[in-house]
Amino acid sequence: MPPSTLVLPRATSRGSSVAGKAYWGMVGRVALTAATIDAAYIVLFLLLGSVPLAAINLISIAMYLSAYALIRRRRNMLGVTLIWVEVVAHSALGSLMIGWESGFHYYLLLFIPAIVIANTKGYAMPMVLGLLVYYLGLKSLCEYLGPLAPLPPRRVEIVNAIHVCLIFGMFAALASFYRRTILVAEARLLKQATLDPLTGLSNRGHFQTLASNELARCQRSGAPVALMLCDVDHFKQVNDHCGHAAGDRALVHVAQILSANLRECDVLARWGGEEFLALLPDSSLLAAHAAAERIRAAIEAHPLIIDGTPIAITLSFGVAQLQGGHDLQDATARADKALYESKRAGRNRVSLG
Ligand SMILES: Nc1nc2c(ncn2[C@@H]2O[C@H](COP(=O)(O)OP(=O)(O)OP(=O)(O)O)[C@@H](O)[C@H]2O)c(=O)[nH]1
Repeated sequence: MPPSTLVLPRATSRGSSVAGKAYWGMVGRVALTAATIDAAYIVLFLLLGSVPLAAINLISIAMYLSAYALIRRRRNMLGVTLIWVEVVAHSALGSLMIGWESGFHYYLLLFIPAIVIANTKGYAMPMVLGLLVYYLGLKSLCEYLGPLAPLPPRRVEIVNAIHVCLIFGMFAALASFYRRTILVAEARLLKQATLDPLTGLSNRGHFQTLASNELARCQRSGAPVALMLCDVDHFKQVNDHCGHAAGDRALVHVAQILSANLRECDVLARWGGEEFLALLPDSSLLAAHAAAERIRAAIEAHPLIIDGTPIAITLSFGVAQLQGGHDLQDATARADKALYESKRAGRNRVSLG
């Protein structure tokens, strides 16, 4: 039997620093897989004529099933400790009984990535060194004592070959788990760094990156570019009369209508509290004005429904054309001035800057 199908990173009661819930789900599956492989190993060792090793696998199954039950009950620390004890003890017993050549010691190598990645309290290096000392000590002891329950060399070769195959599979599974964990974390970080958590639109920083790319493209092709800045009218009243949660829903509502009415190539962002900014590539001032009018009418036509009551929401717009040099800052300032003009003139309108 393999002492374990995987050696596990960081055992804390709160969860792994690497994965959390998914991690403990994976640990539980590892314990079950290891118990299943141990069951197969009982049959193998009986066929190879090693009753003591078959008996050891029975104990291993009990340990893995107990570890699984503990993890299910969220006693993660205890469960994972049981798995580690099983791996260490099983690799030692297997090596001592049928010899170092059986390859039971390969499973100890799985501890190396697990220890280094978990790096519990910064003790990774001493732990790896401790493992090395244990590994070499076990090798010397096996060579000194010789196999305690020897098998014919051909059968030892079979056991070794099975262990090699399993170790390949386990390292691949371990690497794949860490890879997936890193990719998920990377995607989450990227989302946090680029998107506004409430509306899911780009944040300011991300807008500037996307807008620069679009501007560079339009500059090369000589296509016109326009900016559209809009702001929810009397938004403070929505918060004051309907509550902050309703205010949040209103912002999401506006973001959805803006997204639905802009093109795929337009760059839209939540610019500030209740302010949204869109860069419209390949758009003249006239076209941008028409788009803003369309969105203004769509917002007006779709009031937000809170507890069955329609809440009228309107937007004021400032639209500006980017000039030859495509100075985003200058165009934003002009759009802002135009927006102010819309507010001053009574709101729910579009002004050009
Ligand atoms: N619910 C909610 N409110 C926000 C958020 N961000 C900003 N606000 C609120 O938006 C309101 C903006 O108010 P004002 O700047 O006075 O603007 P206004 O009431 O829309 O008035 P005008 O712009 O002049 O039409 C403030 O009360 C902010 O607290 C948010 O994420 N959620």
